[in-house]
Amino acid sequence: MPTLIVDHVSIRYLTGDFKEIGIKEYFTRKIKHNYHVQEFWAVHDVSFELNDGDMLGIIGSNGAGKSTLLKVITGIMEPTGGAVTRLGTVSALLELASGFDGELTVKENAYLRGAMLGYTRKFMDETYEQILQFAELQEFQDRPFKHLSSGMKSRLAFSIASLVQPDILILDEVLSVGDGAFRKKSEEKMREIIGRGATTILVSHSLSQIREMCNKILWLDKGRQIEFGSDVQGICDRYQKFLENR
Ligand SMILES: Nc1ncnc2c1ncn2[C@@H]1O[C@H](COP(=O)(O)OP(=O)(O)OP(=O)(O)O)[C@@H](O)[C@H]1O
Repeated sequence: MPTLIVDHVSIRYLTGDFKEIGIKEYFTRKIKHNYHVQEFWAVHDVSFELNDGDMLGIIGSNGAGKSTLLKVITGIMEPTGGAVTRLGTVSALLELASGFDGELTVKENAYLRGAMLGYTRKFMDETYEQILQFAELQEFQDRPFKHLSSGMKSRLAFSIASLVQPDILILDEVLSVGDGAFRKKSEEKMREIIGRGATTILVSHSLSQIREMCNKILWLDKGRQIEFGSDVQGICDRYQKFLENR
């Protein structure tokens, strides 16, 4: 069954004068023909479909549009064109510290993030110990979030995102942050999630990780879809060649 349908999605960013100039300045500049807005298409016409149990790897050079596409898939941003259909709950781990409050404790942040993902207090009461244990942060639960190292923050974020049992789990470069042992553990966790029938999307610059874990690949370059399909090794080989010839 499909869990995610990305249908001819395009995403435009507007840059330039339109931000924070105030209405008076806007009209003054408009009258003087001095009002400049540039548009930039970060993603052009991307289409693909994922089913239960799929693990998609998104690859592409810096600025290819990977994170932008994830924001639209997650629902943080609306696409400028096309549509995204999500058939299930989505849990995303995009920017590491986003959604956390540095002044609150680890425990308070776990509950806050759970609430943001739409889970009840009862569900969080039942899941919290597991989250803490998986993140190996038992001794830190009453410490402010800002006192954690970046690896610890990423462990907490991954634990919450993965243990709340989403239908679609979205991870942006998170596995590269933890240390070797945690990376291994989180890869195992992701396999377990996929085994349960969830759909996972992973953005990574580590081709070996993508080759090993994913059954589908989307290759983006300058916002365009170069390839999408289940020939994981073939697409990775062609992408590697593309990187070598640049
Ligand atoms: N808020 C924004 N306003 C304007 N342009 C943006 C904004 N965010 C991203 N961009 C531009 O959109 C393009 C795609 O950015 P994005 O972060 O999606 O790429 P990426 O593939 O995730 O890159 P990386 O691998 O470097 O993380 C880039 O050219 C970037 O400069």
